[in-house]
Parts: sequence; C-alpha cells; structure tokens
Amino acid sequence: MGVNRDLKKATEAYWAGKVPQDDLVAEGKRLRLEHWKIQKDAGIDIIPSNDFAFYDHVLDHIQLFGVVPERYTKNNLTPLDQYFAMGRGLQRPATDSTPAVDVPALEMVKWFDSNYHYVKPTLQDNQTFKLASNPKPVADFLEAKEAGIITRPVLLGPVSFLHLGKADRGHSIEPISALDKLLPLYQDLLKQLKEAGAETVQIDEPILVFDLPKRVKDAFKPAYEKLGSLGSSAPKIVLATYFGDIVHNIDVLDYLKGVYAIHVDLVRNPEQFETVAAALGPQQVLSAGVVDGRNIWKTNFKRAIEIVEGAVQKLGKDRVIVASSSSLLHTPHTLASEKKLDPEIADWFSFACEKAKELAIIAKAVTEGPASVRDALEANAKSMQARASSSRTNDQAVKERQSKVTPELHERKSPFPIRISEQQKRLNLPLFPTTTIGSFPQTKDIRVHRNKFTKGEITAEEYEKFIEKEIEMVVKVQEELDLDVFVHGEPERNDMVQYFGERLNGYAFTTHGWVQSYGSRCVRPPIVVGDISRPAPMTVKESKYAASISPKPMKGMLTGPITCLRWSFPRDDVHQSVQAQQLALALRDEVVDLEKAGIYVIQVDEPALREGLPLRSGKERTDYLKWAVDSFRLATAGVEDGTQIHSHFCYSEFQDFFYAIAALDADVLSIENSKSDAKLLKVFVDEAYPRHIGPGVYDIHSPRVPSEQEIRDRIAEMLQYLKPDQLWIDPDCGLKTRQWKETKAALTNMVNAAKFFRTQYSK
Ligand code: MET
Ligand SMILES: [Zn+2]
Repeated sequence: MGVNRDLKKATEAYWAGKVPQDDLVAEGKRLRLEHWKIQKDAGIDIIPSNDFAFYDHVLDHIQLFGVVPERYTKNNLTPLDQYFAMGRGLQRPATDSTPAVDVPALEMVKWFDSNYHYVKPTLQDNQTFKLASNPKPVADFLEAKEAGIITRPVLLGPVSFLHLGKADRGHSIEPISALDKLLPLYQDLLKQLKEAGAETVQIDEPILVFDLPKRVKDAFKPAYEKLGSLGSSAPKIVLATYFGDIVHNIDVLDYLKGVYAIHVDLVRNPEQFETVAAALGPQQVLSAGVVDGRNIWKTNFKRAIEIVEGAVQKLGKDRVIVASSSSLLHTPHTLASEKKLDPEIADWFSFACEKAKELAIIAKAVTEGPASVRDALEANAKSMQARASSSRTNDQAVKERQSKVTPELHERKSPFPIRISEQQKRLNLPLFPTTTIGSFPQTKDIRVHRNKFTKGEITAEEYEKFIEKEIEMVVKVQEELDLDVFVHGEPERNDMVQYFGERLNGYAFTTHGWVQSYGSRCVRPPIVVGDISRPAPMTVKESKYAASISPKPMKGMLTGPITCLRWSFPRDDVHQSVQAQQLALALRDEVVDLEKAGIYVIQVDEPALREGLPLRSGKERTDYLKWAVDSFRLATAGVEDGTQIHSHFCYSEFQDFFYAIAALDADVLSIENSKSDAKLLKVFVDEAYPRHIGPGVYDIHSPRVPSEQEIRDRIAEMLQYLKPDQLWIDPDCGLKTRQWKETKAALTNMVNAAKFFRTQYSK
C-alpha cells in the first residue's frame, strides 16, 4: 500500500474520476520501485516481483490467464477498468457514446485464515484460457531489471489458482478439471520470464496446507511434471507454501522433484522441518520461513538462527534460504511512522521494513558467524528479555484470576426453558419480537465530533453531551418505529474492537499500522501486548443513559472475546486461548455491571468466530472451538436467569460446526441470512435447536430498501424451518454504514411485516 497508504489514495482518486488512469499507473510504478529499493537497501539478496497488485493478486492471475466472464469483456473497458469491474463491480450510466454498464463484482472471500480477501477465479463450463499479451509478471520483471534489480517473479501456482476458484453461476465445472488446458499457459509464461532474464521464479501453492481432495492432490503430479519438463528454457522453481504445515501432504513432494526449492512456514509450524527436510530430493533447497509475515513482533534472533543453523547442518549451507514465513502483505509498512508509540513497547515491534532487515541479519549471523552482527544480536536479546519481564506484559492479578477459573463459571444458573420464562416475565415481549443488531448510521456529524474530541478541540463533557443527544435521537426513532428491543446505537464507538481495546489494559495502538483487507480498504488492528484486564466499566454509562430515557427493554452491546482477539494483532508469547480467556473475564465483569445497571438484554457479538476456525479439520479445529466457546460462556454466564444473552454472527453457513454455536448457550442468536438460502436454517430443525433465533431479514450492506412484502415472504420462508415462538425479526447486521433515510424506510417495512405475522398467529 505504501508508507502512507499511497496506493489506496491513488486508486480511490482514480475511481472518483479525479485523476486519469495514467497517474494511477505511474503511482503503481513508483511504489514498486520504492519497495524493491527498500528490500535492496535492507540487504535482501532475493527480491520478489509481481507481488504488487492494484486490487488483489489472485485477480491479477484471473486477468493474466483470461478467466474473465463475458459480462466484463463486452463493455469495451480498458484492461484496468475491466480488472476493477471484476474486483468491485461497475455501475455507470449511459453517455452519448457509451451504453450503461451494470455488472456486480466477482465473489470475494477470505484468504486462508487471514483478514485479507481475494477475488475468486470464476470458471465456466468449457472454460478456455488465454495468456495476456505483455504479461504482467514479465513486465514487472523487466521494470525492475531496468532499475538494476534482478528479481524473482512470484506466481500463484496452477493447482492453487484452480482449487481456490469456483464454477460461475449456472455452470457446474469442477475448476481442477481445467488443469490440462491451463498448464500450457504457465509453460509459455515461464519461457517468457526466462527469456527476459529470470533465473528463478516463486510459484505459490498455499493450498498444500489444506486437507485436499484426492483429485486435487493428484493434480500436482502432471502440473509439476509439465512445468519441470522445460529444463533450461524456464527459470528454476521455488515452490512456496505458508500459513500452515504440509506434513499431511508430504507425499506431494514426490511430484515436485523437478523444482529447485520448497518454501515452508517455520513460524507457524516449526515442527514440520524434520519431515520436510527428509522428503527433499538430494539437491533440493529449503526456503526456511523464520520471520513472521503475519504479525508485528520482533523476531527472536536466537530462535530463528537456531532453526536456520539446524537446516544448514542437515542440508548444507548451499541448500538453505532465509525467508519470511509468508509475504509481508499482512504487516504494516514501517515502525518509523509510529511517532506516538511508547518507546518501551515500540522496541518489541517489527513491521515490514524492519522484518526485511531482520532477514539479512539472520542470514549474516549464520554465514559469517555471530560476531559479524554482534550488536544487532545483543540488542535483540535485550529487547526479548525486556518484553518477557515487562510489567506491561505481565499482570500477576490477571494470572491469579485465570488460575481460579472453574468449570462452573462457564454455566448459566438454569437451563434455557427456565431462563426464557424468567426473561419473558421481565421483558413481556410479543410474538416475533423486533430488534436491531446494535449500530445506527454513523453520520458525518458523529465523525466530526469524534475527531474534534480526539484533537482536544472540544471537552470530554461537550463530547459526552453530544453522544447523549445522539442516543436520545436513536431512542426516539426506535419509539416511532415501534421496535420491541431497543439499542443505544453505538455512536460513541469508532470501531467495534478498537473501542474496547482502548478501554482495556494490555492493548497498544498504532497511528499508521494499516494492512490491506481488500482492494483499497485497509484496517489498523490494535495490538495485544500484555495481560488483559478491565480497569473500569466500558459501556455502562451509555447503555444506562439510553435505558433511562425509554420504558422499552434496552439491549447492551459488547464485542466478544474471540472477535476482540481475531481483529487485533495477538501476542505470540502466550497461547491465544489464554488471551481469549483474559478478554472473557474482562467482558464478564462488564456483563455483570450492565445487569446491575438494569440492562436485562445483553448482546455479545462474535462475527469473527468462524474465521478463526483452523484451516484443517480434526483436532486443531475441535481444540479451537472448545476454547472459543468456553471464552464466550465465561464472558456471559455470570448473569441471572432473567437476563437475556444475545449473540450475533455475520454468517449463517455453520452447518459443519453447528454444535459449537449451540454450545454457546446464548438465549437469542442473530445471524446473517438475508443473502443466503433459507434452507441453511434446516440445521436448526435437524439439530432440534431449542433457543431463539433472528435470521436477518434484509441485507444491510446495500442502500436498497426492501418492501414489506419482500420481508413477509422472507419471514414466511423462515417459518418453514423455525417455530413461531422462536423467531426474532431483525436486519442482517449493524446499520452503521447506512444512511438514515433508507434505514428508517427499511425498518418501517420490517416492523410492519412482523406485525402482520403477529396478527396471523394470534388468531
Ligand atoms: C460486524 S458485526 C457488527 C455488530 C455491531 N453490534 C454493530 O451493530 O455494528
Ligand atoms: Zn454483523
């Protein structure tokens, strides 16, 4: 993205029509050159190219191989506009000379278990491929060469490219079946790269960390026989995997004897070293990923050097490359931008630029001996020591409290049937109760006031008054809409994780620590640096105020422990389950305090629970689900039977881990369902799910207002699967990204639809 999110700014300016395409292209070129130079100056020997993308690197390959559905090619767009149309959709009115364009984006999904998203290759029956003229990997290589830097181009491998794809709507092709047709293009590309002067190429096959169907696993054989068969007319191949271990797919290495090197992630899975080293051919090189590409912690040199030395001992020094575990896309740019970080803590971090330097130091320590980098090693050891013993990382009171957590703390007082009748006595809700998921529109006015407050231009009291007025307005709107369970609207929250991080001990924040989430969208995750605790209530004031101005039940809103953890950079020195438990204990206190303040409906959101699911099924997953569920229960089980616990998930496809969702024991679940098939709700029937559910009745990601009839149809469909007294009526997710106008219109229709069914069923 560049040190100041330069690419985001340039891209968005281009999209807004403020700068011509040439400017954006030139900015891309400037950034690539800058990033190659940073690596060169850091002392990196092998510098990658073709790792830059205007939107997403998988989308680059979609265009490179011509896997572009006709709906994007027929509008006479420039190649770059066609590319953006696939990434983000394109809606453009007709002009005198051009017809109107209205194409949705290709599907975008999470890249493995990271917070980055990629565009899915979308294949049609009888898919054909065509290599782009002047292919980008070749052009990028030549661009670097011209600047005097010989790079190693990076490609996404053919098996991963296909396996990560899907059949287009109305088609049934199994993507991997197109391999034979795709391979000649890779061969052609490799030859062109060689002609351009590339001696080696990195081919990523990250799907090797998954459990693979046999057919996909077998596809590695023809793929790498073909690519290996080119001999000296193609660059030598470094085959890269990351984000997991490949031990369960180790037999695939038999098919890879023609490749020059194998890269593995030894940060996540150092234990795979032995198995991988043993499976290498006699000449094959190991690229050892020893610097974490996905987190912000300074590398422990001692440990990394030990791993590299072990590899050298086993394989010989000509057969080891020192590398980051994955690409550095997932870490912020440079620590040098952080002017506000406490120096004690800043000394523990290493962002992308710093990690590049670390790599050079580790390699030097091994090849030239520790004396050659003595100062760096000493400083590193000191920093490790300081972090391990700092009072910022260790809080005895937190550890003490954790040691006293018992199984009983995870249990509500009574089972659901008793609880729900207690709750009903207190809340007195009608059939098909209506509610929202928490946030109401975050207007410009809110952002302006928050900024002024952060900058000290208005006082805390002034800001607080402003927030109270917002809450009053939100409450009044809900009264007018005649909703049943109210929310305060979350106007005081900048972000659902950052807000809590800022109120907890154990967190640190950056000013420039942006990482790409998708396209031009970046996030700035908070960092868990130490043991987490709650010095004071975090949300009680706002919820209590909201409750005081309306007789309707007010729902307290919290972000759950797993989501707080997943959307932060976690610690790497204690297990994530320990961090989740600390968050859970802090939230438990908040839940109890809310109850004491008279808030008898409390929602604990866990939209990130699913993305934390380990990549492979089996024990890892079961273990994760165990501690994830435990932390939710620990956070919520401290209340009386009559207090109703809600939870919210922004997904509904949880067929394969439904037992864990059920085990949360939440009284009411709200899930995203408006875009999915109501059939997904069948799992609730099959599992005889006894508790309450609100499967979102309309999509909040679009400004479109659903009609009352549309919502009625949706509810009728849901009633095929769910019992009437189990069904809540709510939108898909929070409304913070919406405008007020469409929000009121949509909620009016939603409440009327609920009332319609209420009369139907009370007859
Ligand atoms: C991504 S889930 C968001 C839930 C949160 N309570 C909101 O309404 O914004
Ligand atoms: Zn949501």
